[in-house]
Amino acid sequence: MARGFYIGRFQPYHNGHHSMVETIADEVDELVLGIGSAGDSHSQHDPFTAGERIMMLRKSLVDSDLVTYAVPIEDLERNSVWVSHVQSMSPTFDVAYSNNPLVIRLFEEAGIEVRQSPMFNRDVLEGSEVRERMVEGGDWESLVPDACVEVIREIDGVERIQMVADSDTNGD
Ligand SMILES: Nc1ncnc2c1ncn2[C@@H]1O[C@H](COP(=O)(O)OP(=O)(O)OP(=O)(O)O)[C@@H](O)[C@H]1O
Ligand SMILES: NC(=O)c1ccc[n+]([C@@H]2O[C@H](COP(=O)(O)O)[C@@H](O)[C@H]2O)c1
Repeated sequence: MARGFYIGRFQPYHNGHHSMVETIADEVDELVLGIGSAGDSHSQHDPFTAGERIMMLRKSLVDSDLVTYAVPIEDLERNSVWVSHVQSMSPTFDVAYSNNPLVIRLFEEAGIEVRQSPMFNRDVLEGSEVRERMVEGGDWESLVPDACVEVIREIDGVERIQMVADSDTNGD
């Protein structure tokens, strides 16, 4: 039995993440989904709460055979202890999945195997592109799983990101 760990901010969970999970499902029996920057929400860069992102993931993966666990992971000031922090919050795992260079480096320095995946249709399957389309009233729905569209509608997510984008100094 192999268990993987895949961390992302999932702001929001989009079809690139979904394709990555489908690829990972061929390699492990169970997958921990780390909801990164869990304390961040209500900004243009990080509009959705950890709980909302858990709903997006759970509902998008409801038909998958993969056993998944969503675990919120808050950011820390110190990168040097971040892997220990992750391990303290997560079920144990055998392999980490990421395409983020810092995340890869931190796991490898801690002696944890990291696997990368191909980038799927990255010209549009990128969180910042989805958020930009939400702010500008473009077609964001085609970039995320249908179940995720429903969650974002249920929480009035587009109205929220448009509102915070107006007052957000961080932006994207
Ligand atoms: N289109 C994609 N194909 C494969 N992996 C992806 C894709 N988009 C993101 N990832 C990977 O998923 C992980 C989590 O990514 P993240 O949640 O930051 O999404 P993002 O699309 O890169 O978001 P943002 O634009 O908000 O920074 C990272 O390892 C990232 O490289
Ligand atoms: N020191 C830290 O808190 C630390 C270090 C590395 C990654 N992270 C987090 O892990 C997540 C990585 O996800 P992305 O690949 O989506 O950027 C982000 O939420 C990032 O903030 C946090």
